[in-house]
Amino acid sequence: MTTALPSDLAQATGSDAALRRFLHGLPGVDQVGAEARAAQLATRSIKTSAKQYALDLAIRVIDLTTLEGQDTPGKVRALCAKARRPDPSDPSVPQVAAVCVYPDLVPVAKQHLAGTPIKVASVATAFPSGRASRQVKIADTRDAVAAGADEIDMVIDRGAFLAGRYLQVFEEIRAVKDACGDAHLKVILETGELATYDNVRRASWLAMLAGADFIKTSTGKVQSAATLPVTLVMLEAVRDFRAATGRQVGVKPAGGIRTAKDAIRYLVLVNETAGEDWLDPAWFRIGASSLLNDLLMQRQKLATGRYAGPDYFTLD
Ligand SMILES: O=C[C@H](O)COP(=O)(O)O
Repeated sequence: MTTALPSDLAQATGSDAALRRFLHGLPGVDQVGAEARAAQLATRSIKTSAKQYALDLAIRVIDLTTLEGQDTPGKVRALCAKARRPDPSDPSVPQVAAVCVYPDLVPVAKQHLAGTPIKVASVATAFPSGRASRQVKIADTRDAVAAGADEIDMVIDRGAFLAGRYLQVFEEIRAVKDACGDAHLKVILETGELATYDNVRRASWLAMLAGADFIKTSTGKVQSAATLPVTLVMLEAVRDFRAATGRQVGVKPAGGIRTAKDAIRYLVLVNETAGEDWLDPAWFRIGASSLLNDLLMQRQKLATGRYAGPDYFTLD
């Protein structure tokens, strides 16, 4: 799909009406086609030689996440230890991309990841609902950045988006991006609440036009989280956005991804949709709280021919 960007981007994003014209002018998503394509790619089998690479890549792109009300500094410390050394018995296992926590736990993660390339990501902007004043969302973002977050995962205001108040969503993302300073901004669309693939495409473009470094599917707190067809639509959007603007934006499916088989399906989807430029932690992440152990088990099975069993690894 080629999307012609309006020649005067500032004008095209300057009002609700202009944004609506642009976003509703995007080609509609062929729902049946997107679902069939995602299902077809999900059946691709990976040969043994490529499987080790795929498992290691899946580990390298994980945002190892804990986002529970009952999170404690001890749990985050343990998660950081796991991020640094996923399998203490096997130093060849790569480290994950990032550890993702609530803002108040950023200092703990920062301290326990010091000296490593592992990023500290923090949700912000009244995650997961996004229901707060803009002032509060900006303060939330600034707090997390001041505490040392390298990456901010913000949620969009789905109520405003679904009511067609596109400019409000656009300006809010812009303001949060400003508050991020040097931290990278991931914009969570919460696709399970957007109702249609067309809305997923529109929200993806809106977030990218507003300055998102990454677009992310879900908070993990809403029933329908990451799916292959939704991620396909988002991967098409980043591919087309780069073709139109020259700027590359990353993609992060998150929520409900728990098995190595699923993770590899996402990697195949990335390769076949956006292309191999995206097969790197700089451009693709998987947000997951309970995926790493299955990747470690499958990796060990590949190396030794037998499973170590889930008790062998520390809890995700
Ligand atoms: O951003 C990441 C998600 O909250 C993780 O969801 P999950 O617990 O279903 O893996």
